[in-house]
Formats: sequence, structure tokens, C-alpha cells
Amino acid sequence: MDAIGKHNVSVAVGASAIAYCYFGGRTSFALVGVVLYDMFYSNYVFKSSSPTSANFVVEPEPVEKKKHKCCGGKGGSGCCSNKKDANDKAKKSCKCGHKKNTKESKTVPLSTGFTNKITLEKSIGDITNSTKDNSFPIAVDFTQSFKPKKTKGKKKDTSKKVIISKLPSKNSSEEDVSASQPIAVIDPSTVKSAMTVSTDKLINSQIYIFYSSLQGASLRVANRVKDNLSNKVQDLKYTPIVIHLDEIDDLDDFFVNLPSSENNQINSLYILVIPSYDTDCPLDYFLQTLQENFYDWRINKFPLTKLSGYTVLGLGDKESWPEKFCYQAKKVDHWLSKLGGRRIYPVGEICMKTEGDSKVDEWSDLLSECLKDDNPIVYQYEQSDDEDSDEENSEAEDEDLQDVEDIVKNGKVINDTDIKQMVSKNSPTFKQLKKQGYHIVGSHSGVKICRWTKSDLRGTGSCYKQSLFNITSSRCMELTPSLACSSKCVFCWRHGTNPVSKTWRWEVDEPEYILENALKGHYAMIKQMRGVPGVVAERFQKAFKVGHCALSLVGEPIMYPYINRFVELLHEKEITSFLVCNAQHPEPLENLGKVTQLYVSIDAPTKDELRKVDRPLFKDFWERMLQCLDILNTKQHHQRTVFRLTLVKGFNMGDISAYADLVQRGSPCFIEVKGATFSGTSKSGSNPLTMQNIPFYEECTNFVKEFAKELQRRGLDYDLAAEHAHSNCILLAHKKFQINGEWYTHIDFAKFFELLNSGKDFTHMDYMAKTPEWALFGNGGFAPGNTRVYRKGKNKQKKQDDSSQVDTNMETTIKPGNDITDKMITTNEVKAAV
Ligand SMILES: Cc1cc2nc3c(=O)[nH]c(=O)nc-3n(C[C@H](O)[C@H](O)[C@H](O)COP(=O)(O)O)c2cc1C
Ligand code: SF4
Repeated sequence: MDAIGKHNVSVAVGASAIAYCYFGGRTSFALVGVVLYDMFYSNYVFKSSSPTSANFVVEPEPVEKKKHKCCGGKGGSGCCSNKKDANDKAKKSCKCGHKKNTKESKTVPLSTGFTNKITLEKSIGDITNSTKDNSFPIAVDFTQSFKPKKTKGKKKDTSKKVIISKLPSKNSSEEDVSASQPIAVIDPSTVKSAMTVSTDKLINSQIYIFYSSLQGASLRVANRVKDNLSNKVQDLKYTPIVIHLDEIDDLDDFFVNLPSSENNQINSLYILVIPSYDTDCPLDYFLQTLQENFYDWRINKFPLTKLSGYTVLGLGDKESWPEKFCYQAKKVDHWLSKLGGRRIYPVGEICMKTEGDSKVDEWSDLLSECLKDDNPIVYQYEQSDDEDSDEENSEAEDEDLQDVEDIVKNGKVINDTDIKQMVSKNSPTFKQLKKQGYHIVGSHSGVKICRWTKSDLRGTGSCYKQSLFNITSSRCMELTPSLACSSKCVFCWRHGTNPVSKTWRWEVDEPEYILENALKGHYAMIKQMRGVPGVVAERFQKAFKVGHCALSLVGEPIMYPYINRFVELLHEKEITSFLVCNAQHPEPLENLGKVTQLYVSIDAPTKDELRKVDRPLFKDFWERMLQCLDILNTKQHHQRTVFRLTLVKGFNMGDISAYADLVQRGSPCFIEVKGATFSGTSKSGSNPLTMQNIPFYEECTNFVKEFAKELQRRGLDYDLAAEHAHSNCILLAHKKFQINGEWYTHIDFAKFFELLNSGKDFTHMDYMAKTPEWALFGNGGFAPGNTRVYRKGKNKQKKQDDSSQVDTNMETTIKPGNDITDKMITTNEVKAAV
């Protein structure tokens, strides 16, 4: 308002006051009306006739303003406010309008009608400036005022927050709130409704009861909860479904995308029965995935808002783990709520040692009551949730920066805040692996004598690697420096008990320690063979000098951070290295040093099939595999490379042309095709294979013949080279290993070490050896010096047919039931050997 305006208002107010005192009542109101009309009219006429009015716009002379560098209110030497005014006083604010070094908080009425409290470090200056310039509307950035405050350095408030509330319904009173709803009514205005209110009845949802279990309690409890709910809540629309978390191929199917239902009309409600383990367990991976999803910018930050609700039932042992009682259940609850899930009932914490089933029933009864209640449930969104997430975000970033090197020093963990052992001695996984015959070395490595080592010791046959590559099974040690894997292959023997992870997240043992103790463990197991009938004395003796190390067994050896040093140590002891990797870790593959033979598992030829067969943890598993193939064809081209195909009927035997594409890309020296072996169906169902999925040898040979044809049709020079019919294994080799019409798929080990010790560069072409006649494709591949044994009553006819395969050059062998007692091993021989 200008000066004239202000003057008119004063006159009007004065006149009205006098008129009221003098005339009173209506007359004074009439007078005020006349004065106001005059004021408005004269102002309008004045303005519209002004030369600077909108009708007669006169552009002001452009004045070049001096460049002013804004200090943002911080002051400092460059700030104009440091210049003194005429009275030699420092100015309080600089030209940009920022108050100098003063933080003020004022309540500013905004034109929108809201009243917001904003920190005026910036805004006041803007307003002042804008007012001077007459440039409305005022540009006030108040978005900052809603930004969660950084809480770095501030101690996290870990005290529990009550975050479930019950919205008062029209006909409900305070008394209506039953014991099953121990929850305060909250002010709905504090609720972020976009992510909160469930309007649907909970009983109309499809209930999923997830569990994770190492010893079976959680499975039992999950079923108990299911039965209780089914019995107590008559109106449940759908029967609850119990699901093992470890069996879910892709957790995203449930925790990023919700289960698909008819036209997406059915809501889902999750109940999670979660045990706790202070040792490494599959839950660690589940928790890691939830956390990663929360921080993954590609994923909607609150994917679980579409759930009608969730609740967690924790199982634990309060007596033995008082400080960590049900800690993983609480963590699961935390991440589900962070992902937008609406907690419909508080986390149950049950000590299975002291409370058990009765407490489970109590918890599930109260949950039933809660499900029956058709009042909408509200999740109270707390601003502090955002603050926490900010803090955690920066913590997570810090963790990312933490290198494996930082957590290991002389094999000891130096930052042991949350780093577990992969397989600690008191864990159920350890016990299970022991039962399966593994010798666990340190906390993440294992050795096991495979059946071919035993068989070769007894002269009853050796492994396919002897036929194809010249490995002596009785001198071979099968070892893995990482019992954990980044896949959950359907044909894997581990049946889902081993730890899984995309990256190394455990304590690390030193390579020297692993090798020394692996050899000790291996020799101890060989020693146990001394009393086994049929063991060949010479082979037994030689077995105490390991000549080969198959880095495979279970798990993913290349995940071990010191894999290169470990291989070097093997070579120093003149032990060859056969490294098998699952094509999911391109970086360590690229950095891998020389190995005797480098395998890459190609478990399926297409993205879809690979997902089904390997159930990989990585989302970009296909790209990772292709990247690994490129590395084989470039940086690692000097190595003796092998594609390992494991054929599983109904999973990966359909698309030969797609396999050929991969061969073209990776250009391996050899392609080893092997029918999957049946390792039993797991109780948990984590291994879905049955005998129907195991191909017959004939099916494997047909596949390989077609494969060779397809490769040749593309001008790729591969052909059938060798076989080990007994284990359904056939070798396709590149024709560069065929010299003068003869195959050279075997390895000259002495030459390999000679080249290695020379320090010169060498390639796969420099240490090949001739494939013996018996190993060539079509000749069966049963190694001479062995006697084939059939199980009682099985294939009597076959025994006669195969008798021709038993070589006359046999080493001293003892067949079961054969009384060549003079060839039996004496105690002295054993002592000498050990
Ligand atoms: C090696 C080991 C570690 C455990 N660590 C914890 C723990 O840290 N906190 C806890 O509350 N319970 C702990 N427990 C107890 C289990 O969580 C409890 O027995 C649970 O019922 C096991 O469920 P499951 O049989 O489904 O695997 C541990 C049990 C074992 C064997
Ligand atoms: S890569 Fe090997 S250890 Fe890992 S899951 Fe597959 S078969 Fe098992």
C-alpha cells in the first residue's frame, strides 16, 4: 500500500469514529460507506491515470547491477556485510539479504493459507529482497523444512515405539478395545495416509506364513499357527499357505512384487515365523536382501504398502542367548516396516526352551482376534523413521567402503561388530556338514573324500577326470575354500543348508592355514581307509602325497578373497589346481592367476532356464555369466578352459543352439557334458529333482552328438573326444587338441610345473598329453587297472557284457570277496605311508 492509500485509511477511520460518536447507529455506517466508496474510487482513478500503471507501462532504464557473490549468510572476508556503514558499524545483513551468522526461527504466514515454521537463514533474505524489487509472488523454498534432519553422531533411540493404532470406528467405544488390541488410539492427522490405512477386512486376505528353519522348530510352529488360525477364524476366506523362505527362488516375488492373484483383487497378509541364530544362517541372507531392497534406488522404497499387513513371530532361547533373544525376528520386523509393511500385530518373542507351544498358541489366539476385528488398522508413520533411515543409509555406505582387507589381520577379525563365521563349530550347518562326511577347516573351508577317491584306492574304478584329463583319483583332494555360494542350484548336493551370499561377509582364514589343515584332514580321512577291504597297497601309499586339488566340492571357491595365493601355495607343493566357478563373479575371474585347468559351469543356455536351474542370488546373473565368458575369451584365454554342462532333464536340455551361442562367445578349450547325478530329494524340498530328471547315458550322448553338429555347422571346430560312460560324462574338445588325427586332452603335469617354475608365459597348448585309447569317445573310459563292481543283483547281464572293459594290465587289486590276502596292506605299510 502506498502513502496515499495509507492516508485515506487514516481519514476514513477518523471520520467513522467521529460520526459514530456524534450520530451513532445507522447514520454513521452510511457515512463510513460513502467515505470508503470515495477512497476506492479516487485510488482507482489515481492509479489508472498514473504513467507507471499497467495501462501505460514505461520500461525503467536498465541499470547494470554490480555482481554480488552471495555468502549465504555465513559472513566472512568476502561478505559485503563486513563493510562498515557511515557510522563505522558493521552491517547486520549483507546485500543478498542474508542475516549475518544469525539463525532465526519465525512463524511466517504463507500466501497459501498454511502457517509454517521455517528457518529463515535463506528465506527472510529472499523475502526482503523480493519486497524491495516489488516482484511477487514471494519465492519461499519451504521444502527444506520437511527434509528429515541428519542425525549423524546422534545416538539412535532404540526404545520401542508403539506404531500400531486402531482408528476409532463410528460405533466403537474405548471399552470395545479388547486385550488383543493393546494399542492407543492416535490422532489420524499425524498419519501419512498414503501408506497406511487398510480398508479391507484382514480375513479376506490370502495369508502366507513364511518360516526359516535349521532344526525344524520354525516349520512346526508355522504349521501350528496355520492350524490355530484356521480353527479360530471361521470366516477366513483362503486357507493360509506355509512357505519356506529358503525355497523361494527369487525373494523379490514376495518382498518387492506381491504374489499375483486373480486380477490382483486378493490382498496378501504375511506372517513370518523367524528363529534367531548368532551363527551364520540362511536368515542372514534374507535380512541382507530386505536391507538391500530398502536402499536400492531402482526399487520402489515402500513395496510392501500393498500388503494388507504383516506380523512376525520370533522363536529363540532366552536362557542361552539373553542378550540376543529373538534378535533376528526383531530385525525382520524392522525391515518389513521400513519397506512400507503395516504391522498388524506386535512381534511375538517366544523362548522355545522355557515357553514353547503354549506361548505359540497364546500369540496366535490373540492374532486371530486381531484378524477378526474389521476396524481399519493404521500404521503410524513416524518422522524419526526417516531420521533412522538416513543414519542407516550413511552407515550402509560406510560398510560398503569397508574392504575385506579391513576385517582380516593375520586371519583374525579386527572389526568384529557384526561379522560372523561362515560355519562356526556350534552351528547346525557345521553338524550337518560333519554328518555328510565333510572335514571343516577353519570357519569356511571344507574337504571331503569323494567316492571316486575311495573307489580308486580299492581299484574299482576312478573318476571321469582320470579318463578325460589324466587325474589320479586316489591322489586327488576335493576342497573348497568357500562353503558358501551365490547360487542355489537345483542339482546341488548341499540341499540348501550351506550359507548363501552374493559377497564375502564373513571372517577370513589365511590360505596357509587352510591348506595345511585341509591336507591334514584329507590324510586323516585316507588313513581311515586302511581297514577297508580291497584297498590297493601302492595306491594307498601314494595317496599320502596329494597330487591334485579339485577346487569345487560345494560352494563357490572364487569368492574366497585369497584364492590366488591359495592356488600359488598348491603349486608350490606341486599340487595341480582344477578350479570350478559358477560364472557369477567376473571380477575375481578376471584377476585370477594361472591355474592348471579353469572350469566355468554353464548350467543353462538361456536366461530363463538359468534362473530356474541355478536359482542365482544376483539379479544380473545372466549379464554376469556373459561377462565371465568374455573374460575367458580374452584375459584368461591362455588358461586351459572348460565349460561344464550338467544336464537335467526337463530343465536345461532343450536349446542346443543357445548353448552353441555361449561356446562361440567363451571359446573354451573343452566342453564337459555330464548328466546330473541324483542326490536325493531334500526333506525341505529345496532340491526339487527326482529320478525323472536324471538323463540316461544314451540321452546324454545324443545331446552331445547334436551339439557337436551344431558347433561344426557354425564353423566352430569342436568334436567328440573322450568319455567316462560310468558317470554319464562326455568330452567335446576343440580340434586344436587333435594332432595328426589323435586327441591330446590329457595333461602333462610335469610339464605344467616346469613351465610354471620357468616364470615364462605359456598357454594351454604347451602342456597337453595324448589321450589313451581306452578313454576315447566310444571306448567307455573305464581306466585300466580297475575292476568294475556291480551292486548285488543289479545288471548281472551287464557285468558279462562289460568284462571286456577290465584291462589285463591291472595293478594289484583286491576285489570284494577275492582272497588275494598276500596283497592286503600290513600295519607297517600303513605306518610307513602315514
Ligand atoms: C547355534 C545356535 C545359535 C542360536 N542363537 C540364538 C540367538 O542368538 N538368539 C536366540 O534367541 N536364540 C538362539 N538360538 C535358539 C534358536 O533360535 C531356537 O532354538 C529356535 O527355536 C530354532 O529354530 P529352528 O529349529 O527352526 O531352526 C540358537 C540356537 C543354536 C543351535
Ligand atoms: S555352484 Fe556348485 S556349490 Fe554352488 S549351488 Fe551350484 S552346484 Fe552347488
